[in-house]
Amino acid sequence: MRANLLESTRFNFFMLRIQKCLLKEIMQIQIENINFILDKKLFWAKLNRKSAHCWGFFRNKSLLFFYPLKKMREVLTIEVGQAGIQLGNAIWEQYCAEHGIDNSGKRKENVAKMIPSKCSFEETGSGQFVPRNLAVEVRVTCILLASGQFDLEPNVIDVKNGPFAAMFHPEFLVHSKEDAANNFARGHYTIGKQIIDKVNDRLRKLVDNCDNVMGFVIGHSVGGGTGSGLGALILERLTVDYRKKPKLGFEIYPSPNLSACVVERYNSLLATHWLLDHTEVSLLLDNKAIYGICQKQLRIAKPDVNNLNRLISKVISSMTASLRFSGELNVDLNEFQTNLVPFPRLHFMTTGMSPIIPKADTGTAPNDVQKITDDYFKPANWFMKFTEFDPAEDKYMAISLNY
Ligand SMILES: Nc1nc2c(ncn2[C@@H]2O[C@H](COP(=O)(O)OP(=O)(O)OP(=O)(O)O)[C@@H](O)[C@H]2O)c(=O)[nH]1
Repeated sequence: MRANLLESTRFNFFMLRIQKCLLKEIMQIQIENINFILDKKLFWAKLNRKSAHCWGFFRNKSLLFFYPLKKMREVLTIEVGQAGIQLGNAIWEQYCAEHGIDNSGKRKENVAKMIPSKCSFEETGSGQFVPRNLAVEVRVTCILLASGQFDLEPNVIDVKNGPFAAMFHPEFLVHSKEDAANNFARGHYTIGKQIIDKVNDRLRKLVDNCDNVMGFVIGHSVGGGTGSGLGALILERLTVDYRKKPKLGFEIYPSPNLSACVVERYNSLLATHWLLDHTEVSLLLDNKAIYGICQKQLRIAKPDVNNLNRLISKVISSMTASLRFSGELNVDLNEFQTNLVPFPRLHFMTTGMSPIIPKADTGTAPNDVQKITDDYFKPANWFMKFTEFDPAEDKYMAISLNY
């Protein structure tokens, strides 16, 4: 007997009372893609859908055992605007290196042990791994890399000529003909409104290709018109269409070192207002702080966006590592919210990384766990600058350390 218990029920706990007549054979019950084999002597069982925990009694009063056969939870990545797409490129480059996938999406030889995760990649019949990614950009040339990327300007979306071009499905690189001209309102109400249906359609296709979507990771800048305006619009639609799926946002905040555009701070303010309601967890990435890390710690005299994106991609990769690799420790997207967010609107996180050392020093720098942990708590290693932060006096509300 196979019962599909779908999301229709509103209860976290529900009782399965199994009649004697149904217990002739071993039963397989599928709950959100977790299969439980129940012994035929089972008397009753109680299942917690949230933690996929199950307990109960056999008729001889021994405790029920269960084991999950399959647990596939996919994470979809969405990149919006030029910054989002460039960041996406860095992320997929990082993921490919970690999973042993080459530029064309094929598994590299001699790295057989690194099994590409179906959480982030979809395996096609020909053995190619296609990122579960959508890129949206208004300028076409920006669409260089990611699946699930959106931008509005045609010249930015050049994913088709980028090094990872063969890996992405062109259908999931969405663009329009003109850009948002660094204007939130234009990205949100004018250009955004024109392509949002297309974006929704592609998103629906991405979701349909998954067994069970765990949530969304969205990368965008809040300074540009597309990243802020269209990004907010997409987040709003995700909230409406996929209400229970968590959305993890990586929001790039503008820095005067990288951009002299005066309206970026207004765009950021407007976008942040949308983020209050439409992301479950937002990781704030301050370009100025990351720029400082590159200069002071990596000794790069004039860092460019690639240096910044590479650092950010490592943070994102470490947050999704436990989803992409099997192991004892499993943190799903919901857990970031459960453990770190005390109140729904209070979900803006600071992130950081350690050790951050120049390539030349990798052999000589100490890298024991204590040192790495201590370094992490130094504000110099954070991707956000707090002008009056005092490490001794100020308090943290919640901390999550991923090693
Ligand atoms: N970290 C990082 N920041 C970037 C990158 N590209 C642009 N930015 C920053 O993002 C802001 C500009 O946003 P963009 O993403 O270029 O603009 P957009 O979202 O495409 O919007 P429009 O150009 O108005 O259509 C500026 O503050 C840039 O400094 C990048 O690759 N990495």
